[in-house]
Amino acid sequence: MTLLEVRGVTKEFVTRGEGARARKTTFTAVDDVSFEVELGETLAIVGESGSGKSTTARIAARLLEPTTGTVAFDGQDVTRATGKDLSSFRNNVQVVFQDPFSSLNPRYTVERIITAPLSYQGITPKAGRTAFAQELMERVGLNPDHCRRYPAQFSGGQAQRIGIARALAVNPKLVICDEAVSALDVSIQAQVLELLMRLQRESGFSYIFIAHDLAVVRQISQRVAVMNRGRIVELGSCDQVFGAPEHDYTKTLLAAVPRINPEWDARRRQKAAR
Ligand SMILES: Nc1ncnc2c1ncn2[C@@H]1O[C@H](COP(=O)(O)OP(=O)(O)OP(=O)(O)O)[C@@H](O)[C@H]1O
Repeated sequence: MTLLEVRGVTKEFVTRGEGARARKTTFTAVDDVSFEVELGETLAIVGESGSGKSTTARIAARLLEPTTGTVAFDGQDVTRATGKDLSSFRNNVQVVFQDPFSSLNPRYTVERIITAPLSYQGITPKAGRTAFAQELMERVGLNPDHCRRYPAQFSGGQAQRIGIARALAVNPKLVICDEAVSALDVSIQAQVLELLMRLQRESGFSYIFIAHDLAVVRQISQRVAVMNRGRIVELGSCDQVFGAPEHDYTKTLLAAVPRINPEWDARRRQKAAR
């Protein structure tokens, strides 16, 4: 079943150079991008810096409106949704960002951070906020007794788990991970990836997973879209795209990553599936 459908999306940014007489210029960051995300799958978006991955993700999450094109969720066009339709969409689509600390309010306790999405909706959890936050903390592998602590009292990997718990609070159908593990040490990265995969097995939601580390992408996703200069140049199963890339840009991208060793990668995937 198709959960998210992005059709012909283009995003233009108007920028102005320095000085009073500077001319406005239009820059196309995302150019006629189309893709679908099926329920329960992970679609990765890869590409070099500036290729338009984050802009695409922000449009998919309706944090940004496209210049042209449409975004549909569960069969409903949400491109220009407002009010209740937009807030219901925002419950269903959550985003986990790269830098956990900058996306967590340093002045709030973890309990408040995790339950904030519910507060915005005016929902009070039946068991109470503390029990709700503690349950989510346990689910993401954090000590529930630490729910009155502040973000600065956690490590980077733990802080990213808090970001994930906050995303899960509203029971989303799609979680967009925008370089969500990129800032973490390799061993912590592996643990957070395991967590993301376990949560998906338990809850059956979908991911859009943006990353520049192709080994990570191969481990977590079933399909991958390759972006270059705002366009999707190749989209297919990971086996197809990584095993027999068709586009020259994908070949260049893969050639730049000596870390993808097929045997090592197969072992990692087997381990992850256990
Ligand atoms: N608000 C904005 N105004 C002007 N230009 C923007 C804006 N947001 C993004 N861009 C430009 O759009 C292009 C695509 O940016 P985007 O962040 O989507 O790329 P990305 O592939 O996610 O890159 P990275 O991997 O570095 O995050 C870049 O050239 C960026 O400078």
